[in-house]
Amino acid sequence: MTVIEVAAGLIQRDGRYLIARRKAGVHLAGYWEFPGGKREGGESLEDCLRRELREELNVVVGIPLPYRIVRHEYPEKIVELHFFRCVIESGEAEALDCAELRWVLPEEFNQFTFPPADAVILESLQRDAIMESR
Ligand SMILES: Nc1nc2c([nH]c(=O)n2[C@@H]2O[C@H](COP(=O)(O)OP(=O)(O)OP(=O)(O)O)[C@@H](O)[C@H]2O)c(=O)[nH]1
Ligand SMILES: [Mg+2]
Repeated sequence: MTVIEVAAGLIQRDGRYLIARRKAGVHLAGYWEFPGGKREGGESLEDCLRRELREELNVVVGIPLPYRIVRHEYPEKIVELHFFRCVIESGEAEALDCAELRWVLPEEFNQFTFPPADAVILESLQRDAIMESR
C-alpha cells in the first residue's frame, strides 16, 4: 500500500489549539482533527501545510515548526502525518472546508473524538501544557 503524506497544523493561540471537524462523506467523517491535508507533487511539507491552511481556513501562518511525525495504518490506507506547530500571521480562521471549528485547551481534547492516529499527539500536547504551567 502506498503511503499518503499529510501535513497538519498545531495552530496555537493563548494556550488553545484550533481543531476542525471533518465534513460528511470523507475519510473519518465527523472526527475532529488538526487542519491540513495531503502533499501534492513537487511541494514541500511546509508549503503543503501553508496551502492547506489557506484553502481550509483562509489563514496565513508563520514558519511551521516540525513537531512530530506519526505513521498510521488504517484498513484502507497508510498515512504519514507530519505535525507542525504554527501561529496565524494574518486572517481569522473560517470553516471553509470543514464542518466546524473550535479553539480548545489541551485538557479539553478528551471531549472530542479524533482519528486514532492522533492519540500520541494529543497526549504529547497535554504533557507540554502541564510542563509549561509548572
Ligand atoms: N488533516 C488531518 N488529517 C488527518 C489527521 N489525522 C488523520 O488520521 N488524518 C488522515 O490523514 C488524511 C488527510 O487527508 P485530508 O482528507 O485532510 O486531505 P486533504 O485536505 O488534502 O483533502 P482531499 O481528500 O480533498 O484531498 C485523511 O485520511 C485523514 O483521515 C489530522 O489530525 N489532520
Ligand atoms: Mg484536509
